[in-house]
Amino acid sequence: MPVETISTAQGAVDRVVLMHPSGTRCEVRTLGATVTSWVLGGKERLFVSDKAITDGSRPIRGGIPLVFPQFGTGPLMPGQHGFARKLRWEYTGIKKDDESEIMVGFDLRDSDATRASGWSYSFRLSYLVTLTTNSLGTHLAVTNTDKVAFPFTALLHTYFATADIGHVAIDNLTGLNYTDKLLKNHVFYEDRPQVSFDQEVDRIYHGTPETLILHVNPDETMQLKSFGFEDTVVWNPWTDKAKDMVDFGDSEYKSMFCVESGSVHEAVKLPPSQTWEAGQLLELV
Ligand SMILES: O=P(O)(O)OC[C@H]1O[C@@H](O)[C@H](O)[C@@H](O)[C@@H]1O
Repeated sequence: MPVETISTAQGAVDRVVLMHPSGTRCEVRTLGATVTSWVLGGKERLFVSDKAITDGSRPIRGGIPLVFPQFGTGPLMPGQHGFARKLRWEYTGIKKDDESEIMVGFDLRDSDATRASGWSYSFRLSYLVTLTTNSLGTHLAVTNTDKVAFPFTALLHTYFATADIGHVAIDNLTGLNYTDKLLKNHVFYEDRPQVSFDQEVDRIYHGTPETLILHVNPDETMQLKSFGFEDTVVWNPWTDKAKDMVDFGDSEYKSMFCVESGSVHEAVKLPPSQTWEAGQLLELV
């Protein structure tokens, strides 16, 4: 079978493993619908911390956690990055299985927990994860099942694995404005030809183009194509922040970086009965 499910002791689906005939593989935890592994060419492409906690007591540190309905600590609800990454999603099964791709789905609907969060609307999130020979696709649909319009921000918090952060460079952010979260949220202009990392970075690039090129390792380039998302967050905690995080090793900042497709700079306002869609496609080029 190209898709295997692994259950918790209580019988709930815990993990879904997609195996493509080409040998590529990915794994999704129902906790947060977090993609926690993507193996391509025999190599893990996503970073998950050795200290990641996966028992549901906190979001998983690594992979692709899904941020909804609040990016960061914003005005829409208390806490950081919303509730979607902390809740167990429903696995809705195999949506496609042919020679070219395997697709599985996950759903999250409003519940007592979400209504008590401070963001109390009725909603449905549908998330599709698609694996092909050389790509990983993640597609989010947000449906407003409430009687009133609701605001939200959303983001795919992708952690990429690298052998050396010193070699990482990102193309196609040049000429954009960005909010620097480390400099009191002031807005700056990116004039560097490539974005690289030699200190803590926490920035929201506004109005990013459809395709970003990530030089992950000297001999490995990843293309990140997104649709429906307005912004891209670039993050690396570097030394001091790494030490502050209980679920992250002190030196792990050297082997990861986050490039996060999202609509976060301005909240989306979704009218009742409407669906908003966005996604990304990661492809090794
Ligand atoms: O520790 P968390 O909640 O997973 O957040 C990690 C980082 O996520 C990034 O998206 C934010 O821009 C950072 O400010 C934040 O530190």
